[in-house]
Amino acid sequence: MFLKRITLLQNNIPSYYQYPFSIPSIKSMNEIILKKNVTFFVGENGSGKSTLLEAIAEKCGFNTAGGGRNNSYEVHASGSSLGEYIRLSWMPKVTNGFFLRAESFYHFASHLDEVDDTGFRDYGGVSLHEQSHGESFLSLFINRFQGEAIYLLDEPEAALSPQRQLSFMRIIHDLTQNDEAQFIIATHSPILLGFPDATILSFDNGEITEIGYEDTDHYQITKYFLQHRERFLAEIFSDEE
Ligand SMILES: Nc1ncnc2c1ncn2[C@@H]1O[C@H](COP(=O)(O)OP(=O)(O)OP(=O)(O)O)[C@@H](O)[C@H]1O
Repeated sequence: MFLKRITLLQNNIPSYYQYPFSIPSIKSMNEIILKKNVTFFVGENGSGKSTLLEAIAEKCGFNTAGGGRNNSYEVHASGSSLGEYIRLSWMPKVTNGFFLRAESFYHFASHLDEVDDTGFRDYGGVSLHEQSHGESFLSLFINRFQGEAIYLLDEPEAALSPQRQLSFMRIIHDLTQNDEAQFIIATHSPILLGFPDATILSFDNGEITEIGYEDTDHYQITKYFLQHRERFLAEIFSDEE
């Protein structure tokens, strides 16, 4: 493990009425202690997961549009609004790693096409544009992820089939086994969240708190849906309030 603590520098906050401090989970944040090699951020859409992940990426020196330290290209020009208001505490510090944003991965692939002169050595030997969305994600994970590093991933499941999500879990397992890698992953996937011995941080109810796997909405709603699909759908489609 490398990143141990994320602290919000509350004294510097200009206004609690403007983004990103208007987001309840961010407004109430004090410090987050990271205890495991794998930490998940979960919560409803708009609860602040990406905002915090992007701020961490900025403080790590990664391109906030996606990539590592050496991937300099412009897509998401605004940068992180929260980055300058958090402090990261490391033991020891790592500078190697990657920030994956599913939504801007296309631009990252284009950037690589422009700058790569290694025959896409770190990406499976083929331009990411010539691989399917899911294949290119997995190529990145298999080939580019190595050594001591921190990986910040925003909804990596977006392109992955359930089977590939399991393959991805195997990669996380292998990379974290010798304490060489740390992952912070914002996800809605009930499969990924089942990764053993991970911390799950919920951004719901206006605060960031640890939550058990079986207590997440993702687990409970998926389980209920799979077990009672017809009744569940009948309830949702019914006209009655
Ligand atoms: N650049 C911005 N300016 C103003 N508000 C923003 C900006 N980016 C995000 N927001 C708002 O901040 C809130 C948190 O957004 P964020 O993307 O962090 O949520 P999230 O938990 O990652 O959601 P999702 O699960 O949908 O990805 C949302 O209400 C969003 O509309």
